[in-house]
Amino acid sequence: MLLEVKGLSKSFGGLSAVSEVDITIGQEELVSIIGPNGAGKSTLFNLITGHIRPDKGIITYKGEDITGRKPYDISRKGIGRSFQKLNIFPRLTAFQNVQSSLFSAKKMNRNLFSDSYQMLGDEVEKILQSVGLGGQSDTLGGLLAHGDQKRLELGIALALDPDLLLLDEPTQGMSPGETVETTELIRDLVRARHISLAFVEHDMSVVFGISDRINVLHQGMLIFSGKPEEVKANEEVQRIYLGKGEK
Ligand SMILES: Nc1ncnc2c1ncn2[C@@H]1O[C@H](COP(=O)(O)OP(=O)(O)OP(=O)(O)O)[C@@H](O)[C@H]1O
Repeated sequence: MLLEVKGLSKSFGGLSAVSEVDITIGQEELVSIIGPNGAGKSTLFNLITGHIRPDKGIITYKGEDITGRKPYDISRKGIGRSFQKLNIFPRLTAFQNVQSSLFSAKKMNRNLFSDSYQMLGDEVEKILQSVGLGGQSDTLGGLLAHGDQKRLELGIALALDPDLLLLDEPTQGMSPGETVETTELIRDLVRARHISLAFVEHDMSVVFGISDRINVLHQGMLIFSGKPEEVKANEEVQRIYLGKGEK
């Protein structure tokens, strides 16, 4: 297993946001996390990436216990992520956004280099191309269209060369057409790089379209984990989440 989460729990005050969750992600597996608003999906990601410390439980990555490690330490170990809220530098160009991420991945400091502007240029351009932003190098992050900003975020995460990518609502706010395009882009990128993906998503066409396995969270608990067809056939999931029967 690439990632193994066991008995993970986190409460905020009296609220149990994530409760005794067990999740595994295998090599080159595409796994989705679904569940109603407030189910604990983002908290689960924040626990895995070290942005929140768990109250209980163990997170093992490549056989190493990473529970309670700091976010930069975890990202250096190969877990990259994007956030629900956009996390780009709006006043830097698309090129500079990806370049900064590459500098950070390679532990380089741009101030040390007088000609830093073009440093790693080929690598940056390759990443921008791969996320469909080949022609947008010089556009300021803040001026890109929303869908392009989400794709830039993907590029920033890929610059860290992760083995496991966590994406929180990668198609949020996109039109149906853009959603299909971005979903296929993500699937192709993950397959081509032979990496693993875990993503939180509300759009069921995306979830059923690219997941090898779907994990269903409800009130902080993992209530089901299975292949798309198994999730579709599960009555409890249907009732709680997919909107069939009682609410
Ligand atoms: N920092 C925090 N302090 C207090 N409560 C929090 C905090 N973060 C999350 N919560 C609460 O924990 C619960 C789980 O939240 P979380 O954001 O993980 O859910 P989610 O499944 O990602 O929801 P959504 O689909 O709306 O993004 C919610 O009730 C939320 O209000």
